[in-house]
Amino acid sequence: MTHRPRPGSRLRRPFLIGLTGSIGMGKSTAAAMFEREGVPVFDADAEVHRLQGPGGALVATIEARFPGTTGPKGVDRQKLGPLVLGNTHELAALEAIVHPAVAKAQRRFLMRHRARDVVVLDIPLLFEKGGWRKVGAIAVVSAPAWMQRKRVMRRPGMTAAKLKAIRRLQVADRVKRARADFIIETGRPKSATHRQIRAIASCFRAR
Ligand SMILES: CC(C)(COP(=O)(O)OP(=O)(O)OC[C@H]1O[C@@H](n2cnc3c(N)ncnc32)[C@H](O)[C@@H]1O)[C@@H](O)C(=O)NCCC(=O)NCCS
Ligand SMILES: Nc1ncnc2c1ncn2[C@@H]1O[C@H](COP(=O)(O)OP(=O)(O)OP(=O)(O)O)[C@@H](O)[C@H]1O
Repeated sequence: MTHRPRPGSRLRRPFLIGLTGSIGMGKSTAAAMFEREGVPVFDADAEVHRLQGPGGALVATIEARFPGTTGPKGVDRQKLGPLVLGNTHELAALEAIVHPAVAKAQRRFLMRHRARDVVVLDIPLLFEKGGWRKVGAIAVVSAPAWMQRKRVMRRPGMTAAKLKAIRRLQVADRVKRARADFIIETGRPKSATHRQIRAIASCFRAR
């Protein structure tokens, strides 16, 4: 497999693969597979969990803007989620608190791995927030919609209404597929997905 970087994207070290996909499509699972192939992964969602978790740097700021949504374990997502998912204004206020801190952590990650050939940035909102412009290649995880729904509805606290609100916030899967440099198919056995990821990783190693 070969890959020609998109016109305008700089050939630099490390080469940045942006990994994205809609809810439940398999980003975290794919990210773990890249790590198993020796490719460092920046996990934006994990960083949000750290910042919002026990003793997290953003807990106090979130409590000040969204009173009653935090406790000893940090942010209580079951309380914060319903206030922001489906409410554009409130979500924008939360994003204004969270996204700059995630961007800072991402810069630290890139500094730490500056000598590597390739790294993966696992960013759920890569298309929605413009991060796609900064990466050399875009990998989209994707599975049939019925499978996505089945996976997501198994999660504790998930409801049809919550899933609908989240899907409305996200660029549609068919649009993501159309804009991808690589589509990582996750509607198949994990071993097949892993083989595909191994091929992608090897194509960027030692460029
Ligand atoms: C709203 C919150 C509290 C809901 O938490 P909860 O644990 O219930 O859901 P979870 O984080 O697993 O998200 C569920 C789905 O919604 C998506 N989602 C989360 N935030 C956003 C957002 N700002 N815009 C679009 N989709 C979003 C996620 O990518 C995921 O697919 C939480 O997602 C949050 O703090 N979001 C703001 C930070 C953010 O933008 N995170 C996503 C990118 S790093
Ligand atoms: N071939 C496959 N590739 C990836 N995931 C798979 C595959 N087959 C089954 N799955 C399952 O699908 C689910 C995907 O969940 P995962 O947490 O990776 O998705 P996500 O895109 O990170 O979700 P979110 O957007 O909510 O953070 C997991 O339970 C995983 O085990």
